[in-house]
Amino acid sequence: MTLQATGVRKSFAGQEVLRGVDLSVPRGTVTCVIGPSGSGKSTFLRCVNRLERPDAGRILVDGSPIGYERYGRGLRELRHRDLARQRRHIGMVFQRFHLFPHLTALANVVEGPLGAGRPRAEATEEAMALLDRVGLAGRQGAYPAQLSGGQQQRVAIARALAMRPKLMLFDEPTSALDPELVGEVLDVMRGLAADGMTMLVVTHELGFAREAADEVVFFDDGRVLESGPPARILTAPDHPRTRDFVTRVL
Ligand SMILES: Nc1ncnc2c1ncn2[C@@H]1O[C@H](COP(=O)(O)OP(=O)(O)OP(=O)(O)O)[C@@H](O)[C@H]1O
Repeated sequence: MTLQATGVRKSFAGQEVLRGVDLSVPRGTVTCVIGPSGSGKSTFLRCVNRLERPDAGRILVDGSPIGYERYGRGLRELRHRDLARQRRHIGMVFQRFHLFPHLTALANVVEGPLGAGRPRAEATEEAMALLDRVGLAGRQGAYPAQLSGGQQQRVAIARALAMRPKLMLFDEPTSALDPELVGEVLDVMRGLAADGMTMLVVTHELGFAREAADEVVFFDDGRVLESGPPARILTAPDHPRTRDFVTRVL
């Protein structure tokens, strides 16, 4: 199991946003998280890579507890700098692309590996191969402002992959894109899934979920209301709230 979360809880100013989330993603599989706005999907993703600190619960990535290190027989909470090191194993792609505007596509992709101490020649060669993989061969010298939203998002995916993550998190990666650019980003994600990347994807693209997901998880009011194979959750869910949501989005 690459990701195993149990009993994850999080409140903001007394408002409980996650009410005990249990969710697992087996290695080499894709889980899509769907659900209404405000149901806690982004907050859960942010807990997985510790951009948020859960109030309770446990999150393991490849068996290691996120936010903690082993200390003697117990666990000790990681400090900020050590958290960054742990986070390298988890790639995250956001709704907004978060590229450095003053850096070229190539420089955006190599920045992480160089910061992690990888030799420049090796990091550059790998970054070029990743830009090729996301369909941007030849655009390595372009700055973000010279790229379309779909191209920028594909650079953001290459940048996350450059850290050789064990797990990729996607938080509505296509929802800021013009409709005609959505397909090119989903195609790259389908390719990653086909190559066996372990992925947790928050999305409203139910077509993508149907084709690419091994499991679909429906979030409602800070909980997993139901989960299962896309064929069942998207066509014949058990719960009326899931049925309402799916009907509305389709
Ligand atoms: N840092 C924060 N401080 C205060 N409240 C927050 C914070 N982050 C999220 N929330 C609140 O938590 C709730 C859940 O938000 P979250 O973004 O996780 O939902 P979501 O299911 O991803 O929604 P959407 O589909 O609209 O992105 C919302 O009510 C939101 O306002």
